Amino acid sequence: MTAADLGTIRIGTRASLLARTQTQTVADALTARGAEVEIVHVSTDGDRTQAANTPLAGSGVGVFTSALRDALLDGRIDVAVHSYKDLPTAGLSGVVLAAVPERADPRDVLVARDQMVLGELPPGSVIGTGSPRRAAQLNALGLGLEVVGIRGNVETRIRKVTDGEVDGVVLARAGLARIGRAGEATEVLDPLQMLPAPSQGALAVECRAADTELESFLRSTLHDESTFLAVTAERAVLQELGSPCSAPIGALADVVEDLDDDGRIVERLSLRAFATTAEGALVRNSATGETKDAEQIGRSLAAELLADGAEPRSVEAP
Ligand SMILES: NCc1[nH]cc(CCC(=O)O)c1CC(=O)O
Repeated sequence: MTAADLGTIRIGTRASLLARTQTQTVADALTARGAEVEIVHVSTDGDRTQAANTPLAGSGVGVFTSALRDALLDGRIDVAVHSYKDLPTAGLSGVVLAAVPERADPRDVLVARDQMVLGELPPGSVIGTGSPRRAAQLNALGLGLEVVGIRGNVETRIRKVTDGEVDGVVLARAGLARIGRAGEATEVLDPLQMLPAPSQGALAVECRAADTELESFLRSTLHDESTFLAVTAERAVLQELGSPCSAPIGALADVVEDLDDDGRIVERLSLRAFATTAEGALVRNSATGETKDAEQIGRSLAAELLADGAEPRSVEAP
């Protein structure tokens, strides 16, 4: 079987610039392997409510991803490309994760007025973010920053800085890079200060479970195993804590080369994560282990966070 035998592969994307560019990257990779692709725009509740000036927290799990999954299940598209961090941890019957491409820089960045870095912002500076994870970590820095809820797509959020509505915003570097604006970041935030969301910077490529030939084609063309192992550990933390992707939880894993007792090079997985107590204080922890145990490493780390006082959350529900 060759790629051409798969017919035209319809790839669904949300309408935002960010979504369209990341979908195009996937489409280009498939085309380069001889596939015929068509890009189909699917509008989502998450896009329709972008205009509302309310923070993202509480807007429901999977608002950005469920419309794409619906389009996949009812046959309007064959492949869905999601920002992995926007996908709920629970799987969906009839849909498989076919590939996780190599991820972009997972870190968050600051885009602030007057080229400032966090440490230069005077106390009382207003930082806009709709993310409880970013808010919790900004508050924990003790810089006297005032965190306010904002939302909107990446371009809208940057404009709030340019317009002087806020002194700065915190965004995912991968999102900025995908729309060609990574250069507008005034500081790349060290994960010691700002742990990214589990699976930030990674994409999830889904297809129908029944399309097994398409699934193998997507995997062989797009999948990156090290990225997959890292995000598996990160998302296991989220799942074990029973949290939606909007929760104040950060996790970042790396697959690193290490030497075993006989001096042979082995790959190991190193994971760090934080959650918050009921009072809003940060609880951090880290762990390392064998890459094959990625999911277990994430689960155990979540258990340690709970033992250290992290607030357990209700099971994912809309
Ligand atoms: N929550 C919105 C969202 N979903 C995915 C990205 C881009 C980064 C990524 O793909 O992980 C962003 C923007 C942001 O967080 O600044």
